[in-house]
Amino acid sequence: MNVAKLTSGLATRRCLRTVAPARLSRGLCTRVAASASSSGDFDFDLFTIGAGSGGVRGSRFAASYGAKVAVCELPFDFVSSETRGGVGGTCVLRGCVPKKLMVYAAEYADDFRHAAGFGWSVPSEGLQHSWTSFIEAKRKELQRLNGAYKNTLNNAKVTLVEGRGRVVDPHTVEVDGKRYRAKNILIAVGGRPSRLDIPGAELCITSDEALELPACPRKVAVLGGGYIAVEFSGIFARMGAEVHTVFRQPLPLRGFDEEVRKFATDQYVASGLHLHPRMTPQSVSRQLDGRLSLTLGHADGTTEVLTDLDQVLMATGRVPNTRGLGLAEAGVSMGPKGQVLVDEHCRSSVPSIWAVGDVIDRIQLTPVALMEGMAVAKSVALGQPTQPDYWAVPSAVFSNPEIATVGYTEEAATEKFGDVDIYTTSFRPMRNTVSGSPIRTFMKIVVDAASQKVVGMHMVGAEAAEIMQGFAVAVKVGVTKAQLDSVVGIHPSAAEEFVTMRSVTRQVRRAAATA
Ligand SMILES: Cc1cc2nc3c(=O)[nH]c(=O)nc-3n(C[C@H](O)[C@H](O)[C@H](O)COP(=O)(O)OP(=O)(O)OC[C@H]3O[C@@H](n4cnc5c(N)ncnc54)[C@H](O)[C@@H]3O)c2cc1C
Repeated sequence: MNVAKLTSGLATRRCLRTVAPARLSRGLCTRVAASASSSGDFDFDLFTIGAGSGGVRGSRFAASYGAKVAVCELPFDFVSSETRGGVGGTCVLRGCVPKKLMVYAAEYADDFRHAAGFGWSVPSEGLQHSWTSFIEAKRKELQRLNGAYKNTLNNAKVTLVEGRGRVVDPHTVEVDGKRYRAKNILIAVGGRPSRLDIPGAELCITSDEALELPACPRKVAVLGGGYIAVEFSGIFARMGAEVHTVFRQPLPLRGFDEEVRKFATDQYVASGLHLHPRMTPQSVSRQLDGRLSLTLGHADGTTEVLTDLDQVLMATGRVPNTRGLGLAEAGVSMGPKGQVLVDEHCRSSVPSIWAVGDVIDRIQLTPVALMEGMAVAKSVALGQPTQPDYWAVPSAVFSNPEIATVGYTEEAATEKFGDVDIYTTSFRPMRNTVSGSPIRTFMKIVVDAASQKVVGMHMVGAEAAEIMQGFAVAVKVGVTKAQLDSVVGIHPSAAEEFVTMRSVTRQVRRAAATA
């Protein structure tokens, strides 16, 4: 969009077309009135608290649209748990990026092991891995990214204020004692790991520390059944650790397609994980030799103790970083978890305060935070009220094997559409036939029977994330099963199975489901 050509009149008309008068009176078209200049009462058109995925995206695009923008962020520190901030945020410094680097490190271990099937032999002195040089290389890359993100803000002419921000009133942010007046405030403070409230919780690590361990644990318990838990389980197992994954549900990955959960669970077991379903962590204690023991409880009242653990990783969820932020005092409605409640435009109950990313607790993924940040930038700086579009958000779990998904699960599709056609296939990938790896691949297509549109696609297997990104485009634009079938496959690949599944595996019909 050519911002120079965007007259305030045009912006006003756009707002009037899409927003009810009551909302306008709350000042939704702030850009029209305010963002051309921050003169008058305001230092900035937009002040963002938190320079993670959503905050950086919202700030730099608002600035590129002509708004005067500042963002505050805590200093970057690998170690101290109180000040682990850093421009780039969780994804870049304590989430997606360092985690994926660890997944890569772990994959080499598998590759070396499986190369024998293809004729490779391991040198007689054996394979060695230097955990410290890997952690050092990872740190260097994170420092580089932290610098790159700062440059991005700088190039976009966004003022970076280092320090902890706090909302004083609907138009004032205080950072380490200094106050800034802003027409709009964007809350993009993300979340942090939550810990179970059990005796010995302080002996456990979270994902933050798991990314920075001085050595790879030889035996580790991972508490939780979410994607972060299964990802770290896979990393440590492939690096040679004995891994015990403990979760309360019968299967891990609640919210994923049931068939995918079952299939993935079988592969996790085949890959060597020790799974402890339906178990509740009760306590952690330190043994005389310094290692840890973990007591688990069954629903029937019996207990089980895992001993000699080097680490216990709590991957038991995340909570929004809103403690002490002054939001409730400023009149912002908050949810029970401490999340900021926002409308369809990511606007809070206080018209000048917006919120994006993990702090609103919708879909906790980086690309979603980016989309929300972009929407707020447009709403605030262009006067174009913009809603993030949550349909067909693809996602991946970088476990062993990978999982990727887009659209509805079979269960959700059945509930929404009533009648659905399911196509599935499962096979041993070509590489594993020779390598000897027992890991299998599973692929699934969910089709709305009435429209024949593909409304969900799921995969468990190598490169699932890379494969699913392309198919997500098709699902998003409403591809039909016949259109998918008309595509010629790339051979030999696993991905081609998505365009060659011709026979329906089962037809789920509303009547049968409700009978
Ligand atoms: C281990 C792990 C793995 C993940 N893997 C993936 C993945 O593979 N793919 C994916 O899409 N997502 C992944 N995520 C999720 C992803 O990291 C988040 O969804 C994303 O970072 C959210 O962005 P955000 O802008 O909401 O918050 P964040 O990126 O968390 O940024 C918030 C920023 O605000 C700062 N801040 C907090 N309070 C204040 C304050 N008072 N003043 C100033 N600054 C403050 C913080 O220091 C932080 O830098 C992962 C998360 C974790 C923990």
